[in-house]
Amino acid sequence: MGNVKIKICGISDGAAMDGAIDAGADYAGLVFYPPSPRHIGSNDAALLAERSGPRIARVGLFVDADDAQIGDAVAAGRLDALQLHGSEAPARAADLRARFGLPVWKAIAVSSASDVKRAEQYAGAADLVLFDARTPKGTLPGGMGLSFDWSLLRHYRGSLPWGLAGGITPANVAHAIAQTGAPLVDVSSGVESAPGLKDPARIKAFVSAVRKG
Ligand SMILES: O=C(O)c1ccccc1N[C@@H]1O[C@H](COP(=O)(O)O)[C@@H](O)[C@H]1O
Repeated sequence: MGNVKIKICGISDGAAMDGAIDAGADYAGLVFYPPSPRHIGSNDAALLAERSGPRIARVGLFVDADDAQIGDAVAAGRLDALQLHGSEAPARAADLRARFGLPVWKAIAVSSASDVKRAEQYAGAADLVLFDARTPKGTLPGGMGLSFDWSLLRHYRGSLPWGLAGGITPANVAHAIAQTGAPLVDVSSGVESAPGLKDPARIKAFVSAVRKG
């Protein structure tokens, strides 16, 4: 599994950013969603962009955000990709990709086989689909440490590049990859010691579990 890409999401301070870079993760996720315990504003995004530079790609995470919010984050965080984790339709994804000239990752909330099939609607609009667990109404749309039935992705072959998220941890990531063949894995709460507090040791354990598998 040496070539599986790794995203550590919800990076909100320098130690977490250093941990993700030092561990060898490919992507750092910056959450621009105020209800999240991992939310950051433009100032912190700029500091994290300055600190990380070209050493890791930065993915900005949004939930049904407007153009101004996204534009501010793109400029401050010098983002390399946009992750849309709300109810954004294919047309919105395509519009944002054209407006900002950045790859768009669309999160797909999964609780059934039909949810997995729905990802195809984003062909031609998004650059990657990220399968994440559907979360209970009234809770965060992600970042809840919840997983879905990974067998729904067994032998998955869609037209877009894809990734797996939701409830992944250092202990289960090798199994998740073995069961789904995921070419990219994305983790937030699974590498934290408390909500929003990334643990560099858990980040390192997660990356080595992917790399050595
Ligand atoms: O991380 C968050 O706080 C968050 C908030 C709102 C939407 C998405 C969020 N994170 C994304 O959700 C997945 C799964 O999280 P977890 O690993 O189960 O905690 C995460 O990889 C982010 O892409």
